[in-house]
Amino acid sequence: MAENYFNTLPLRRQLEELGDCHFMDGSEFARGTEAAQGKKIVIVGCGAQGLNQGLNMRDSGLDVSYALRDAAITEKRQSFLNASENGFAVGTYAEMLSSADIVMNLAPDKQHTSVVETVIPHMKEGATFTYAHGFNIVEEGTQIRKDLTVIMVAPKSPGSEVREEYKRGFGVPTLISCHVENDPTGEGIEIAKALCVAQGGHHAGVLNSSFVAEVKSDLMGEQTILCGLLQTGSILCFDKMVKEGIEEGYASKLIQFGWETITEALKHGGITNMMDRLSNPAKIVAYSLGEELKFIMGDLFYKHMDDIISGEFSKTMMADWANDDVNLLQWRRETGETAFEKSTPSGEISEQEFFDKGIVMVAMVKAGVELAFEAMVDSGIQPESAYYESLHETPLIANTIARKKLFEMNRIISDTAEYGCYLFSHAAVPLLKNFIEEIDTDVIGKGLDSTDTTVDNRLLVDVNYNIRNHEVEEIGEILRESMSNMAAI
Ligand SMILES: NC(=O)C1=CN([C@@H]2O[C@H](COP(=O)(O)OP(=O)(O)OC[C@H]3O[C@@H](n4cnc5c(N)ncnc54)[C@H](OP(=O)(O)O)[C@@H]3O)[C@@H](O)[C@H]2O)C=CC1
Ligand SMILES: CC[C@](O)(C(C)=O)C(=O)O
Ligand SMILES: [Mg+2]
Ligand SMILES: [Mg+2]
Repeated sequence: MAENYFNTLPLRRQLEELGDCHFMDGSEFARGTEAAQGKKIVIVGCGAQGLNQGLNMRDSGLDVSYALRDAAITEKRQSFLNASENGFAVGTYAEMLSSADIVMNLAPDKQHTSVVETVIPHMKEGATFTYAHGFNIVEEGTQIRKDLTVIMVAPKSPGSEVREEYKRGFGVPTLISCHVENDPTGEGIEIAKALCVAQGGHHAGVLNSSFVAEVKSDLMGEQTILCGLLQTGSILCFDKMVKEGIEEGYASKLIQFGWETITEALKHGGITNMMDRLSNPAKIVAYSLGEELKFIMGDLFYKHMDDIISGEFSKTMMADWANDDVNLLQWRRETGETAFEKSTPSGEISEQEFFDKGIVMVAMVKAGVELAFEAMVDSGIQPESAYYESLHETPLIANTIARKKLFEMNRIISDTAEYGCYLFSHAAVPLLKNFIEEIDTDVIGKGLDSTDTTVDNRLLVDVNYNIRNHEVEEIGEILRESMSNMAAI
């Protein structure tokens, strides 16, 4: 097996690549989709990203078709049905790839070595090969034929939202890059920009970054705040409520739809707005719980970041790939057996009630976003990238839990995200055991006693100051402003 690419770089290059991130100006997309117009684009894989990216690009006027494995076509697998029922031309590698100008690799990361081995030999000289996540290049050290341009167009969102946002005339923030080792014509970034425009990403904010920065930040976000902590919090908060005698259907609903409702407030006004949705006494309690959670979980977040940077995480996950996914499959089964997954939501909960009765959930989101952001920035990842991988994407993942609990989240996210999510939550659940035992139903399930709403003014001023002056809030204000500007255009 090839060596981990990041680990082969000298320290100076590692730091340069980790910090390589430029938030692009709208004027940089003046050429629109021009660099991809008239080119034959063939997508390999028609799953979560493959189908939705293809639909967007076709609606933007590009020539899109699919190349699937022979068995997927003969057995009429879901990938074949996704592509053919949506009216796309579908064929085998032999039929589709030799005439392709751009081949988009949208198969799961675990399969990328096999995709590279089977797809690349069919590709014509000078064509372009794309990724939506750079694991194969950065962690597996795969080297691609030097005549091929290798680029990345990585939506910072689940595939379902990539399509929904495009249909609204918008898009999702996207990271683009041209791999430094594969840019024979110097045109790579122009093609990446064109594909990003065709998917609507330029409306939402685009980072021109590196394969290294994408991989290290994407893995960190998905393992910790985006998926790992939402899974941990769902299991712990549900069990706590039921243990304290709260009706199971109510507890189920508070969790399943609570993350979505709470994090919707993040989308509009960051952590500040989410905390402002609480009463003053509840905000002070949530702030204090958040600080406690940051103290308890800080080392775990930094361990995940360190293991991602060193390559330890990818080594462990690839060992599981080589072992027939034994850990992944067991963790998936165990998740399906949790009381929360098996519960049925019932009853009515108003929008405000999700905040008032879910104070510890608000504290978990705040702690998780801030810790993930801090760990990424401390490791050399730029704040813009850290913001997308922590605060911005949390509501998009919360939407998936609202649809069908943890099953849906783990189904929609990529294979690397699912593995990392279980890894984090298996460490975080026991770590938070005492914390959860010590809290009461006033912060999860029942809400604070609202007869006394007195607060200490000085304390409230300090809490508000600390919330508003965290770096994730500062960069968030700038990025959200530019997203609404782009939407207006
Ligand atoms: N899931 C997400 O929301 C996000 C994913 N990404 C990235 O996008 C890429 C695609 O991920 P995702 O959409 O989750 O993937 P999926 O698991 O949804 O992809 C499944 C598709 O890949 C095909 N496939 C599986 N194995 C192979 C193989 N060996 N060779 C060729 N095709 C194969 C399947 O076809 P078949 O029917 O033949 O099995 C199917 O069409 C990944 O790099 C991921 O990191 C980036 C951002 C978000
Ligand atoms: C959060 C998980 C993700 O990175 C994503 C949807 O962006 C993935 O790999 O699925
Ligand atoms: Mg991601
Ligand atoms: Mg990912």
